[in-house]
Amino acid sequence: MIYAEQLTKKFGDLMAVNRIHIHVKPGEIYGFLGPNGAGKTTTIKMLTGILKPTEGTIKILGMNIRKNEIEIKRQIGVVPDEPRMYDNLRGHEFAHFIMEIYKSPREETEKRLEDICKAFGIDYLEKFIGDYSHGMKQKLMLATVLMRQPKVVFLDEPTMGLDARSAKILKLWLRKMADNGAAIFMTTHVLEIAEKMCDRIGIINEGMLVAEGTLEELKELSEAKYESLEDLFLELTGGNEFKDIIDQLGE
Ligand SMILES: Nc1ncnc2c1ncn2[C@@H]1O[C@H](COP(=O)(O)OP(=O)(O)OP(=O)(O)O)[C@@H](O)[C@H]1O
Repeated sequence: MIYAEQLTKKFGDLMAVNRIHIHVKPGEIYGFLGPNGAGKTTTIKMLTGILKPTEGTIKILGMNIRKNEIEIKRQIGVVPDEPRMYDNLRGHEFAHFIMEIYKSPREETEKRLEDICKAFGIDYLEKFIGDYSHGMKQKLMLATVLMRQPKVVFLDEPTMGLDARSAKILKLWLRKMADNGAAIFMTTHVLEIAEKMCDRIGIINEGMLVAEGTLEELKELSEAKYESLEDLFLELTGGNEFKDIIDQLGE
């Protein structure tokens, strides 16, 4: 469903993403975990056709992104980290506008919109988007993407700005989509979120994929050498310099 090989992005001399390999199967929620500036957003932008890779191959739903960009964009769902929406539209106008672009029949749209709004507690569709908080926008963005029921979904830091209830609903909703055969790729810089939501986790640091596996596999790896998964993550992404600072602070 999602396949990338030797994926690379250079910004001048900076190797933002360095020859990474990603493979996400149907039914799988893949968490792309890494610290700030590790290359997560750059990767998701390449996978969704927003940014051209410097090198590498990307195939989504079996189609090469170089040759089938429009068809891929038609079929995937993308939730960006910063929801960009039309401030002058009301919530329901925005949702209908998006669904019309994707040619969803009006009746079906109404039903799906009602269901997803109920689940996420979206009761502000009458208001103008310009008057929404960041979290309100994020939830409406999520709703308009998920209600299309795409088979491949990319989410960049989806829980940022969401309250605990909405984050829990999102987790259950994504699980249901995956159980119905969808492939989900989400980025996060929070280990706990990756642990709770994802079947498989890839850890990226300074543009390189430094570890990958199921939660169990990563735990096994950490048990062999570290006290916890958090220590493994910190070692892989922070190293000794970080340990020195922690020691200085007396933990
Ligand atoms: N358009 C750009 N031009 C130059 N450098 C860029 C550009 N976009 C990203 N970078 C650099 O690439 C590196 C990776 O950035 P990226 O946004 O992918 O990180 P990230 O893992 O998503 O971080 P965060 O968790 O903070 O959002 C950073 O060093 C960043 O400064």
